[in-house]
Amino acid sequence: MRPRAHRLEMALPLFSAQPSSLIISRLAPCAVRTQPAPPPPPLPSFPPNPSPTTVPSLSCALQCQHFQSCSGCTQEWNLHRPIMLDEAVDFFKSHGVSDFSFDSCRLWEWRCRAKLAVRGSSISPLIGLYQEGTHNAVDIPHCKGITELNIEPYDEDQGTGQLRYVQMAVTTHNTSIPTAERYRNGKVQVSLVWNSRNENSPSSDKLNALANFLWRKGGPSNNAHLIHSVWVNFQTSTNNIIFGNRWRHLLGERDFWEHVGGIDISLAPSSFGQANTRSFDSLLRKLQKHVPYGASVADLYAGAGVIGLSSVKCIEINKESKLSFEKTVDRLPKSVDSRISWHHADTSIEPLSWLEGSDVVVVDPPRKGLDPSLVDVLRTLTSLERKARQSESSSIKVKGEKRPWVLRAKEASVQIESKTTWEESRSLPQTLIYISCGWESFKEDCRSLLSSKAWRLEKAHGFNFFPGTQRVDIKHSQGK
Ligand SMILES: C[S@@+](CC[C@H](N)C(=O)[O-])C[C@H]1O[C@@H](n2cnc3c(N)ncnc32)[C@H](O)[C@@H]1O
Repeated sequence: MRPRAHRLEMALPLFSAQPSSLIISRLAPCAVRTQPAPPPPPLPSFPPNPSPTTVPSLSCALQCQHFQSCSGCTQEWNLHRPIMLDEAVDFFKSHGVSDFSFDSCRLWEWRCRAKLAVRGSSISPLIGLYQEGTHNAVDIPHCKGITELNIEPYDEDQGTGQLRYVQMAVTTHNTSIPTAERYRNGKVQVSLVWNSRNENSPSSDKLNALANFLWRKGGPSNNAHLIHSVWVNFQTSTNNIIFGNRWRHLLGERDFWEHVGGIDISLAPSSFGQANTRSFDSLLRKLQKHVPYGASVADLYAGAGVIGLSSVKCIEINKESKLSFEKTVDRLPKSVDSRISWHHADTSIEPLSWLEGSDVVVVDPPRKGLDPSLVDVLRTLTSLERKARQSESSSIKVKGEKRPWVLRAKEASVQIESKTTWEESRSLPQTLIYISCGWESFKEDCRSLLSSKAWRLEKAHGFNFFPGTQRVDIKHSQGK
């Protein structure tokens, strides 16, 4: 029998030419400004120029005073047209997709999330990104609180000091002001990564003093109310991992809400969050059009289930995202009638068990791309289907209640039952939607899937998630 090719709808996003292991790379510092900016000029539509070597246009220039010194951005001109765009166009063309589309998205003040290293000394603190290939922080903002309160920045060599990193996440979801003004009036959830085991350490007084300082300067009693909340994460490990396991809410609102893809989503500081809320909203709205009503969806690498909420099973390795998922589900409109579950699990372990019973699989892996075990299963889906048809005892024919995710439901998972009785699907996915933030790893995964002949590429869309950097989001699809 001729093997069937599956659809591969790849919603592939940004890639980074220079990934950084610790800090969000390619930060455009102008994007975290909270000052109102001049209205952006209208964006040209893609493709505005046939060649990347166009005369620089001021209307799409970065216009950032930190460009020379900060490692965040690498592209100063033509932000609407990232340098790698031509390569993406060629790549998809060579794989049969000639109508690749690209969304320029918002070019300035788009960043809603940043993790900055704190180094230097209490007299002269440095807060910023690491220099390319080093652990030397390049200063972006100044923090008076550190000098006034004599807080010691972290010293990586000695393992001493108190403040290691600052994560800032902006919520733009303030319904008391008009939609057009919400982005520039965002409020910041500040997370201080503190070099102690817990709040009982001797340095806790300084931690509280810093939190109170921030709250006094940017909290609700201030004219410029910029700060949504202050959290602390305790981290004493000497490895490269930014966050430890212990989080405490110190000041402000506990819940952090954003509105994307048509729903309110809750995001704890410990959960993965997208840096560009607007572009992510565009991506989700595009993605929703590719998921048929009533389809069973497996959302692998799901985070707090932001994508999977319109679908069914979310699989995520970070258990901290569970609470955010539950809160988001509580806020879903009553009219939303879906069966949704969130599972704390590692996608790389028995990946087939998560795919069984789904019509569509959405993957949104970290920059390193898909786990090899998942790629292997996706490559062999056609033969697995064939075997399943031949064998009554095949694993995809097990009764619903024996399905792996039902059995695993007892392990740290969340189940939301639907009012409608959906027909139990016994299929393996026919459509794969791949959202990528790593261009190089995506190309490798894509080539590997296509060479198996189990998949064909159908569509590809790009989203400018990180203007000023060499990252682009692309969306593809494959069909039978
Ligand atoms: C790029 S984020 C996407 C999150 C989510 N889709 C969103 O947009 O908010 C990748 C997520 O994959 C999770 N992850 C990484 N490795 C994983 C694995 N082996 N199994 C399950 N989840 C994993 C990370 O914790 C992170 O939340």
